[in-house]
Formats: sequence, structure tokens, C-alpha cells
Amino acid sequence: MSEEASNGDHNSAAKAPPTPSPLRFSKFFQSNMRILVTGGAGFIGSHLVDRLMENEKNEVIVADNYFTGSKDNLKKWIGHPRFELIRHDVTEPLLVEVDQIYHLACPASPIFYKYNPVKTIKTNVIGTLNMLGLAKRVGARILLTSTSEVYGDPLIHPQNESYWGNVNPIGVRSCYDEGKRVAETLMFDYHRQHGIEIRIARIFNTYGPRMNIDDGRVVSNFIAQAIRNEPLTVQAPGTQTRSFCYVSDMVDGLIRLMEGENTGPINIGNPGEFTMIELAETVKELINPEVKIISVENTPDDPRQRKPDITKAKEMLGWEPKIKLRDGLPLMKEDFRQRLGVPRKN
Ligand SMILES: O=C(O)[C@H]1O[C@H](OP(=O)(O)OP(=O)(O)OC[C@H]2O[C@@H](n3ccc(=O)[nH]c3=O)[C@H](O)[C@@H]2O)[C@H](O)[C@@H](O)[C@@H]1O
Repeated sequence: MSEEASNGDHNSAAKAPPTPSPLRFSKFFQSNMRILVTGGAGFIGSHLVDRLMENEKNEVIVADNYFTGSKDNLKKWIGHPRFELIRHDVTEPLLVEVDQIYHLACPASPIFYKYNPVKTIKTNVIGTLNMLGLAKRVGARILLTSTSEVYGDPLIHPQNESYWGNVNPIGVRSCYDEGKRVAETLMFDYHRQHGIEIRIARIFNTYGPRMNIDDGRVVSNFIAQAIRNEPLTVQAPGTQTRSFCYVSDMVDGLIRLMEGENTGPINIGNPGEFTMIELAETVKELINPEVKIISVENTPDDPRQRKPDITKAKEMLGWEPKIKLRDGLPLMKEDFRQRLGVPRKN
């Protein structure tokens, strides 16, 4: 049905030209909520953008420098009237009129964040300062994606939000984990000093389609290795544990946190805990039973165990993950197979 017909104004051509009603145009040109997503071209960011764009009331602006993100992750939105993509590095100030800021920008894979550690800490510290400055200026609510890495190599298990962590301040991972700790401090200082509305999510290991194939993280490594029929590289000792959250659950948690009343920090992760040997065996079973599993050298300061206590997320956000590891891993197979250019076997 056309716009005119839906207005029921069939005789309008004979009268004075109708003044466009703001209501009619609002459907196309105005949104109820303008949202900035920094790092929106990345793995979690692009899934978040997909979910935000599903709501017709949202207009989404992505700022990304494409260091680890890719336009490919957003290709279905490019050209959409409610979507805008800006090449921007958050270490430089940004001025846009927005109501909410999801601040995700920062390389999250150890290989990438250790590649240029000075840049990583600048991204966390100066980048977060810039986004807080923007939030202050335009009165936006801001959500920081912090990390389970703020707990370091944890001395309590599972980790709840009141644990202050066990982080090496001068280690090779410090650019990331200390960077995120300072980012959290900045968030609370702006909140206390300037009344900024803040939300802090502590994200635990997340997996799903669109992870960078060669970013070195364990799930993407194992899936890519299984599809290429290369040995799965378990870093010694292999008894270290992680808890893996499927990306759709993660995005759901982030949106609930942003829309809720609690500042956080709140752990968002899946409490199912696996050793890296168990993960390798599960990938072998589900993706390629022919593949070998080998032990390789580890990197310094690798946390020995990690598992979120999600009591707070359950109580404050009514959130808990729905997708089990065994159900989530096969959902990555097709995406990785296509990007690796490996033909289907059957
Ligand atoms: O994936 C994530 O969400 C997290 O990834 C990293 O944290 P990390 O837990 O060290 O992630 P991985 O690099 O995936 O390593 C997980 C475990 O797998 C092991 N690993 C990694 C790669 C590999 O090929 N084989 C392997 O056994 C590592 O030794 C480590 O014990 C980042 O530091 C976090 O900020 C980020 O949230």
C-alpha cells in the first residue's frame, strides 16, 4: 500500500499541496535512538550491530579503524538509511550526536594486542577518555566492554565482580588487562565526577561466526585447523581452563546491561568450564574426527583457570547464556569453511 493510500487522503491533489507531516517523515528520517558502536566492524561489534539494526527505532553509527575489524562483517548494512560507517581511530576525538555509546574498540586477541602494545594501551586509555568526553558532551549513556582479563591469573574461582584480580602490571599482556582496568577506573571517575551514565561489562571468552580466522584465539584456531585438516595445537599444559560464550548470548547480555539500571561491572560469560584438551577433543569430535591433537609451547602469563560467576547478571539483568559449547561450535563450521575456501566434503 502506498503512503498516500495509507493516509486516506484521495482528494489532496485538488487542494493546496499538503505540508509533509513530521510523523510521516519520521518513519524514514528520524530514529528514537541514535547509537554509536566503536569497534562495530569487529567480531562481537558486528553481531551487536546486527541486533541493534533489527530494531527499526535505532539508527546505528559504527566507528572502526579496521585494525582487526572488517567492512565485510557489516556489508549487509552498508547503504541502509539507518546505518553509517566511519573510518575512525578512537585515540582521536570524535564528535557525533548520539544517545548511547557501546565502546568496544580494542584488539582482543593476544596476538593482535601484543603486536603493538603501546597502541593497545593508548586505545584503552585515550580511546576510553575520548568516548567518555563525547558521552559527557552529548549526554549519552556509555557501555564499556571490559574483560575477564582484569582478574589476571585469578586466585579465586569462579570469579565474581568483587574480586580485584591478580594481574602482572609489567607483563606482555598488561597493555590489554591493565589498559582495561584503567578504562574501568575512568568510567567510574567520569560517573562520580560528572554524573555520566555508565555500564561496564566484563566479557569472558566469546566465540562464533566472523571470528578472525588467524587471530590466534583458541576456538578460531581449532576450528580453522580442523577444517584445514591440520593438527589442533593445544598449548601446554592443556589443563588450563576457559569458559566459552556464544556470540548471540553475549550480545543479548550487552543490550540488557545497556538498557538496565545497573552500572556494573557485571560478568557476561558462559560458566561452562573446559580444559583446552577437552575443547580440542570436542572440536575433533564435532568438526573433523580425523584430525590430530598436538601439544605446543605456551605464552607467558597465560591464566590457568577462568570461569565467570554470573549470579549478578542473572539477578540484575535476568540474563543467562542459552547456547552450550557443543551446540555453538558447529555453527561456526560453514562460515569458516567458506572464508577458508575449503569445499564441503559431502
Ligand atoms: O577470546 C576471548 O574472548 C579472550 O581472548 C583472550 O584471552 P585468552 O583467554 O588468553 O584467549 P585465547 O588466546 O583464546 O587462549 C585461551 C587458552 O587457549 C590456549 N590456546 C590458544 C591458542 C591455541 O592454538 N591453543 C591453545 O591451547 C591458550 O594457551 C589459553 O590457555 C583475550 O585476552 C581476552 O581479552 C578475550 O576476551
